[in-house]
Amino acid sequence: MADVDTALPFVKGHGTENDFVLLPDHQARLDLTEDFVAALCDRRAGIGGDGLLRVARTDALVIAGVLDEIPAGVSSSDWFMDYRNADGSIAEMCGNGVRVFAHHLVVAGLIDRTEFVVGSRAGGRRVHVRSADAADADVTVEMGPVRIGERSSTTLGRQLDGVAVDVGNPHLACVVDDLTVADLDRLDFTGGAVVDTGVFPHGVNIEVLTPVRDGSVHMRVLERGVGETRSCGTGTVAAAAAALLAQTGKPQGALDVHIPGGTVTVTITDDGATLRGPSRLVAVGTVSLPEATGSPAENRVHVAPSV
Ligand SMILES: N[C@@H](CCC[C@H](N)C(=O)O)C(=O)O
Repeated sequence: MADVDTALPFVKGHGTENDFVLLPDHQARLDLTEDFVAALCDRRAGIGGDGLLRVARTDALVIAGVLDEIPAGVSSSDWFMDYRNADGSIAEMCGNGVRVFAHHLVVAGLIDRTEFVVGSRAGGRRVHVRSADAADADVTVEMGPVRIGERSSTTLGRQLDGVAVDVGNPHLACVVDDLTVADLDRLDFTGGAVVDTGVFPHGVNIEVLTPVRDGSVHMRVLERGVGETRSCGTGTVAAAAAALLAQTGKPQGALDVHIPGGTVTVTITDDGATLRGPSRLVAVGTVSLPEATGSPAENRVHVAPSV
């Protein structure tokens, strides 16, 4: 494990205001304990973020024992997005994170192409960085298969029925008939949600959304391991699949998904889904955490705008 007494470089970025601490740790020397990640993601005592993206080589993560094996579609030399939620838990995939991750790779000169594979625990994800400067990028991600599961329900602001959707990570997407955008805004997420742990033994991300109107839906999300966030990329894909299924009987088509942090475009075919949306890099800096587990009261964070 690296000596975390020394200052660690970091980058802060977001995709439709789903925000991340990017930690370049190319040789996977850091021990990302749950406490350490939670301290960095703490919005008052740390840098703050909905999640953390370790930037590492796939083969280094295998050698370090972080990955037991290389996921399908990933090569040992690919850059791997080692994703952690704000509470320190591991998740398989992050659709907004992968756009920010790809943007960082290009801006930092870690890759000299605009189309490449990013590794994730859900498998390799091909990205196309359509445009990028130091601050902003427009990125399309091939999100892989979208698997519709069984119907289930939850209590989130009210009793809701939805459908399980696997996008590499688990979702319960609840399309609510007649829900207006104003109704959606008024839903109270502060009480959290009860879900069927028989259907979702590893927890679940929950999306609440309007039916399709004018080629788009409006959505809010309660993320596993985080709480309510202003966007969730895998959640927008799950939501689009559920909305298209409700509208046409098939989970295929294209939709704009409006979330509190912006808008993304989801396209789903028999071959899988694509997600197109923005990335913004907002700051670079260094952070010192005196102990491996992190000690929020003693954090030293030095940041500067990235542009
Ligand atoms: N915000 C992400 C999803 C992050 C992981 C999720 N909270 C989980 O635990 O599955 C996205 O943009 O997809």
